Amino acid sequence: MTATFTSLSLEMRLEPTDLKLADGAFVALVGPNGSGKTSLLHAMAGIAGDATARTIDGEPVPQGQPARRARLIGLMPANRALAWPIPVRDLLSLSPVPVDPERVASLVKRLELTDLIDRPANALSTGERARVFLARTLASRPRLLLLDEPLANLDPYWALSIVDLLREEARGGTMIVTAMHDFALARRFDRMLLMHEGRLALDGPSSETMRKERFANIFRLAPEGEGWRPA
Ligand SMILES: Nc1ncnc2c1ncn2[C@@H]1O[C@H](COP(=O)(O)OP(=O)(O)OP(=O)(O)O)[C@@H](O)[C@H]1O
Repeated sequence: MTATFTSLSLEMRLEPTDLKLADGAFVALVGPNGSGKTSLLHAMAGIAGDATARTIDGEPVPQGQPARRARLIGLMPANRALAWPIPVRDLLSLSPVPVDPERVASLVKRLELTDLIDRPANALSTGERARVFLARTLASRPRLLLLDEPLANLDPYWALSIVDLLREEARGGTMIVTAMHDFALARRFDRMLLMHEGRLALDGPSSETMRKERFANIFRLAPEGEGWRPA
């Protein structure tokens, strides 16, 4: 079982890109600011741009039909702003598909949301809101998770715990693509996609990809000790 995307493109933002994800794919999507990570995620989700094909487990991803789409793809956007005071409890089950209350309860426990459950989601801290949005995206168990910087604004405990949680979800077969900027966290993913100027520049095992000269060149970095410095 796989997800297949053919000729994903977005005018001026994403060159035609083919992508295949295996069952349980655990993928870090990296690249400099403006390189096309969000554009790729949106094109995969079918909310922007074109493609000649988007299929998951052989099923075409529909353009409309929110319930069918929600079973196939869950997108956590980078923008987690909320304009209205919806209680966390209600936000967690806001979905075009029925959400299993046991699944929600287990995510609430795992992401330590119990004390936040009756609070308006727009009045949470940025990191708290990230945990709530992640729980909401995971709640309906989509086959493919497209997560746009879910680890931004998280403290180290939560960033590492959430990578572990995503790894467990991937072991269960969910395909996961996570855009991020933190190299130490990206290294924990099995596969890395590196975007550069609207193109997929590198695609391979994470540690191997990060050792490539092209990786450093694209980020305009030079190795320094255990880390990096601007080149
Ligand atoms: N709504 C939009 N309309 C037109 N161009 C856009 C739009 N959103 C982004 N772009 C442009 O598309 C290119 C890719 O942007 P994208 O948001 O995909 O990059 P990114 O890799 O996710 O960046 P970041 O790391 O800063 O989040 C950039 O040049 C950006 O300026």
